[in-house]
Amino acid sequence: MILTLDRLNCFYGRVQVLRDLSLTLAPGEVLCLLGRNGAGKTTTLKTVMGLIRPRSGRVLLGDEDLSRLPAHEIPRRGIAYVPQGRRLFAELTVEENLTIGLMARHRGEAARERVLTLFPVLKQRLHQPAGTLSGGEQEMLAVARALCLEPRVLLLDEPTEGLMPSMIAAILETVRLLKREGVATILVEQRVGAALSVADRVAFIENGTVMQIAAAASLHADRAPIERYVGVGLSPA
Ligand SMILES: Nc1ncnc2c1ncn2[C@@H]1O[C@H](COP(=O)(O)OP(=O)(O)OP(=O)(O)O)[C@@H](O)[C@H]1O
Repeated sequence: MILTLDRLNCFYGRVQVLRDLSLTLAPGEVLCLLGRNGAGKTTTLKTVMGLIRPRSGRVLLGDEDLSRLPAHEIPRRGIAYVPQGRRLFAELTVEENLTIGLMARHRGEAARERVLTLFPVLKQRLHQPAGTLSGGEQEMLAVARALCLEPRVLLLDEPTEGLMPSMIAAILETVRLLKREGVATILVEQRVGAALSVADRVAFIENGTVMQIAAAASLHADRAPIERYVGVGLSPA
């Protein structure tokens, strides 16, 4: 396993948000986290990144325990995180945002060129402030900045939120391409259809616990876990 979350218990103050949450991620695997609002999906990603300290439990990258490392060491180990809402530097240009991504792990020009090949739209906009990009372009830039780390593991928190269908398709295609290169991804996604189109496995989270893990392929035929843990009324696309 490239990443192992082992019985994580996390709290915000006195409120417990993750309860014995365990997950594994294989190299090149796409694991999607599905669950209702507030289930603990974002908290799970933040815990992997060291932004929230588990009260008990461990996060292992291969055999190495990450739970004791300072947060800034975690991207250096090859785990990249694209938070919900993208968190770009709006005043800085596309190029400057990418440079910040490169600095996090001392990657050079070659990494930047590779990333720009994946996202040609950014190449045409290198000198444009990030805040003036369209929503889809901003998401591309956020993913591109994360990929400057040349990560082994990528954590994406609702990357398709608010995007038009063509941009959603482009983001999902990037996840598939990275998978072919061996990058393992944990994807938090509200769009069930999008999740099933890229995921190998789906973990259903409720109340901070993994309730069920299913092969994505099996969920096309048996939607009961989706109805149970995600509910109806969410976007099927
Ligand atoms: N900084 C915080 N302080 C206190 N409680 C928090 C904090 N951040 C999140 N929570 C609570 O922890 C629970 C889990 O939140 P989390 O963001 O992990 O859920 P989520 O599954 O990602 O939800 P969503 O789909 O709405 O993003 C929620 O009840 C939320 O209100």
